[in-house]
Amino acid sequence: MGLEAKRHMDSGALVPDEVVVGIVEERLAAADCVNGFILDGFPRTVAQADALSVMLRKSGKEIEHVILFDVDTSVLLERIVGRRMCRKCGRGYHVCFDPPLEAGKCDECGGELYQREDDQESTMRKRLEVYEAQTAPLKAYYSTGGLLRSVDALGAIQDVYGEIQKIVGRD
Ligand SMILES: Nc1ncnc2c1ncn2[C@@H]1O[C@H](COP(=O)(O)OP(=O)(O)O)[C@@H](O)[C@H]1O
Ligand SMILES: [Zn+2]
Repeated sequence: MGLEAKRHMDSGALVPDEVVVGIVEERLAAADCVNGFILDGFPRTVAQADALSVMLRKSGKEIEHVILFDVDTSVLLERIVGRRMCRKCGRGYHVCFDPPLEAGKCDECGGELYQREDDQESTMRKRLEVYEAQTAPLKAYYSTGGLLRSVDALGAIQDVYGEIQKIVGRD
């Protein structure tokens, strides 16, 4: 990933639309997307949503579901601020909800666990502001087409998973 993109991410800002759109477009052209795909964290701005719609039209595909994971800000902060990642294999942990067997060390590979720059509390608050200003408008954008579905994401992982299965019809 480009250093420029990392700079935006570390500060809690969004990476410029044209950079993200280019990455997504290239990825969706891969063979494993022929029968469908899930996008997580994209689109995040109205401009990205418009670009996605153009991409899909070109390839004769369409969006089936848009899922909003609904969580209180306080729970969101708790989940993000406690998140840790393994430097070696990338596995994610949470200091309270999914701790490693030995503090600071990955169960899978023994790698060192670290906190992402943008998971620090101050940066997280900036990400929430960016979400309200730039991403929240997508709720109206996708409600209009009747695509938006909301999942109560305060529950346990298994419950949230069950809700998603109901929506995508794979339960
Ligand atoms: N669609 C996007 N548009 C612009 N920037 C993005 C997009 N998706 C991710 N990013 C950048 O990556 C950062 C981390 O992504 P995020 O999805 O919040 O990570 P995670 O899902 O692991 O919490 C964002 O704060 C932003 O800088
Ligand atoms: Zn690891």
